[in-house]
Amino acid sequence: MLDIKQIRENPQLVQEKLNSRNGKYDIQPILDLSQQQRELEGKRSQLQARSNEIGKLVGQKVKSGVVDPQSPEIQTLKDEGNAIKTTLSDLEPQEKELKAQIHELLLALPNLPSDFTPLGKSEDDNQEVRTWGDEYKPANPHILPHWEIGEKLGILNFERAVKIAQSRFVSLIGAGAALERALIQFMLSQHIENGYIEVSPPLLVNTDSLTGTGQLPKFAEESFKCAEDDLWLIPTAEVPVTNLYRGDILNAEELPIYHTAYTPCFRREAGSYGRDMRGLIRLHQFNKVELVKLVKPEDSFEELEKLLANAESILQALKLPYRVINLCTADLGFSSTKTYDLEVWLPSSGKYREISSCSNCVDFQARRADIRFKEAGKKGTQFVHTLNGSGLAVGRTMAAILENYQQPDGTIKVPEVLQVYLGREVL
Ligand SMILES: Nc1ncnc2c1ncn2[C@@H]1O[C@H](COP(=O)(O)OP(=O)(O)OP(=O)(O)O)[C@@H](O)[C@H]1O
Ligand SMILES: N[C@@H](CO)C(=O)O
Repeated sequence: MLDIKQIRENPQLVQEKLNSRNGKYDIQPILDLSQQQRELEGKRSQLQARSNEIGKLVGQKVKSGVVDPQSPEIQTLKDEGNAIKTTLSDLEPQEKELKAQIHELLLALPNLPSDFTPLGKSEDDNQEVRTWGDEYKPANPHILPHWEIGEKLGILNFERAVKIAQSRFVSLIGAGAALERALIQFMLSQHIENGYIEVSPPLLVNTDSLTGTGQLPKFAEESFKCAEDDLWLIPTAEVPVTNLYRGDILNAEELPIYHTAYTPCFRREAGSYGRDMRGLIRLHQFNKVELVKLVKPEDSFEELEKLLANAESILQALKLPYRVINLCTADLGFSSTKTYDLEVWLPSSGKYREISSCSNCVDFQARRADIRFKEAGKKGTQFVHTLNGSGLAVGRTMAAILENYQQPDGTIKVPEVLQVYLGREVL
């Protein structure tokens, strides 16, 4: 959530930054309501001051014995005092309502892009930062798409998954299931070695949690909701893991907090009609190993670079060619101020495909979820900065392995670092 103070003090800058995003956002209604709220606040404090004055006056006059308590002068003052009290109690709900309206409008505004985020009008303006591993791109020009080779090997089954659920689901069989388990184990182990603490969070979360990280209220149609309960299936572990700290005031010494979590993720993919209908790229249920950080404000951009490096290290260990993209303002996710995407090489289509998104949300989620920290000797509290990244999406990593490690005889070589987890060298 944006800071109302920042909107009031720098409306032009805030509006310009919002205009650089994809979508139309107008801060004028917030400014108008905020002005009304301030006027109301001013009126209320004037009335309160007058009410206090009357109380004092009546007390003094009666106490000094100068005026009869039943006198018309005292009665007039009392009447004025009572009228003020009635007005004040009428103003209170009005002010509450205004605050609630402002809060609701603020919840619908995305984060402001950082000064390090390239300006752009569409994803075409995203900036390639670097590529890695060209030497590992397979030379074989006849590589089958991962879904074809996976079905041929009997390790991916889409048809049966459609029968038991619907399209955009998969069942992994035998070595397919084992490969996925090995990948999850490998990714978690790497991240734990790099200082992240593992979490196994609830996969169903309440509305407050999704609001805290920014998926609600704007993107309700993208998540699956349980009909009878205030519970939603998580679209990413970022939601429950960040919300572990919702409403907390942490000690500065507790920061930075690094978490990693493997979870299934559930997405309705409402806006993706007809896209990526085959394979593991765009499913309603997919596994992901997530990285989440809570850090001090002054460290968050440096922490983003480190988080990105942690996600990259998985691709490097697996020897999967990839590139790093700095997302432009138009392609930035709702809660993020700066995002790097990692895109892995998929040889069957001769393209890089997104496999990880690493974002700095600065204080945007912390303000929504009310996550603060306190420094010893300093007055008050500050919002933490939150970051998250995929380290990595497991299904898309499997797709990349099934293609980049495909051998001319139709078998799949197991990446060296996974062999110990899988207990075999070939699938
Ligand atoms: N429906 C899905 N099925 C499989 N993997 C997914 C799906 N959606 C996202 N992912 C993976 O999870 C990562 C984090 O999700 P994120 O919200 O950044 O994806 P996204 O930007 O919606 O992806 P895309 O642009 O491909 O739709 C992505 O980088 C991707 O690797
Ligand atoms: N939580 C982030 C990174 O995985 C996302 O879903 O995009």
